[in-house]
Amino acid sequence: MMKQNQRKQIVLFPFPFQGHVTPMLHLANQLHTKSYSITIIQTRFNSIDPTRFPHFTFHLIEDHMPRNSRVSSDNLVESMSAMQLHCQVPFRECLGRALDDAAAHGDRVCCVIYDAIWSFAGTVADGLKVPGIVLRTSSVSAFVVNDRLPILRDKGYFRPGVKRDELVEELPPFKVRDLPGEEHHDILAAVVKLTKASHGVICNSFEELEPLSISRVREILSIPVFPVGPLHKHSASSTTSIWQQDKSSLTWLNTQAPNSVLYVSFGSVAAMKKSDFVEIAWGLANSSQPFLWVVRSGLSQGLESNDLFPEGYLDMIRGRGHIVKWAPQLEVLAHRAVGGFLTHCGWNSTVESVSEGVPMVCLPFLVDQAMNARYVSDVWKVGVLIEDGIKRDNIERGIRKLMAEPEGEELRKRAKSLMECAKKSYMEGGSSYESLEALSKYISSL
Ligand SMILES: O=c1ccn([C@@H]2O[C@H](COP(=O)(O)OP(=O)(O)O[C@H]3O[C@H](CO)[C@@H](O)[C@H](O)[C@H]3O)[C@@H](O)[C@H]2O)c(=O)[nH]1
Repeated sequence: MMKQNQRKQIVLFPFPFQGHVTPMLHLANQLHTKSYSITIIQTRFNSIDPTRFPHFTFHLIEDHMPRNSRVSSDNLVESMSAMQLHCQVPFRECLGRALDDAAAHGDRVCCVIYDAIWSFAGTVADGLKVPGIVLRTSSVSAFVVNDRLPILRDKGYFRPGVKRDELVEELPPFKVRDLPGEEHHDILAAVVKLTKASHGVICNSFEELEPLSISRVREILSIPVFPVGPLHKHSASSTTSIWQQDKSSLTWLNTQAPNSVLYVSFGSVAAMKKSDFVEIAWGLANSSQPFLWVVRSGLSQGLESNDLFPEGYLDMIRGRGHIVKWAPQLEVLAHRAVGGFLTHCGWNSTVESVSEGVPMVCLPFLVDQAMNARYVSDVWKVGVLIEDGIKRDNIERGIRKLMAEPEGEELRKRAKSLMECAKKSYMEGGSSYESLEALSKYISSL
């Protein structure tokens, strides 16, 4: 029962990877506009500077990650396991204190919203008698696949010798090659278990983007499902970037012709062999297309960018290629000079590109990325998927298809129409707008 003047609070617990922190903070901003006070529990590792969000209360918990460490696909599973191990007790203590504090001020904590990766979060929330809601930062379609992984395993889809180009009959349009690798199955099973046991799931997607998967998930789960994406579009918000964004990206884009530049980024986790990096570098150079490329530290074998480029490469591309360590991606994708995005298809990058009507060349690396890429190329048809290996000729061909040939025009048109569809969903009366309203009411009723 709500008392007069009692403030309604929500505690949020992001997983400390960029692709997970970003949607959680955008969601927090949204819920703040619905009159909830917001408390964020964050790990010391990859923590966001609280002064960027003066309207939130922040608590820091210790995670025992080595100082200045960086997570990449080379150490992903180990880093995730270490964080699960080290953060459970500090999270329980911190959440307990936040609940006591709220009670002491006569406030009510309506729920705790946690990332689907925090496998212990549901048990902690149950133990402290506060309802837990999951934020799904990846696609709904990938959740449907994750739920079916045990069945797909039994059917032999992961046995040696299975043709990678074979269609997964139970889950079209996915091919065997799109399914997540077995090294990630335990984590994904824990995600499904946590989600099923929660009081609701919030998805950074919208009804019109994944209609079949969203209705399937509603059949699979007996909890409310709130597709409220694209989350970053509901509000212009303080930056959610963990690392400093190089603004020279924008001044350089200002000097380029409309729709001429290919933006290249592989997100915050994907890592590649140096030989693959070199093939991508030559593919970009040989495409004759202007490009803006994010080469973050550790993108390949822990090396700094200057140690990665072939000799003479940087001089050769000077003027046509601009290289930064981390870009203001949302502003880059919205820039009129950007005509395409060579991407790993992390879900945030995919949704951000869709929201700006930018067609994609897809080069997926791990977990959900190949499934997102399959949707980009085969379902929404707003991109070209490179499936025949990281070789300079394939990269060049993919880029030319997107940026130069008549096929590129078709992709661009469809990307613009998907962008309009996204816009409708988050504008007043649209599906995501309404879903956010429903979420706010639901939280209040818990
Ligand atoms: O120079 C850059 C590059 C990226 N970004 C931002 O960083 C985020 C990256 O997120 P995403 O595209 O999802 O990639 P990852 O960081 O790799 O995301 C992880 O988390 C995602 C959500 O669960 C998964 O879909 C991915 O597979 C997983 O690698 C996006 O919001 C970008 O706007 C920047 O601000 N500057």
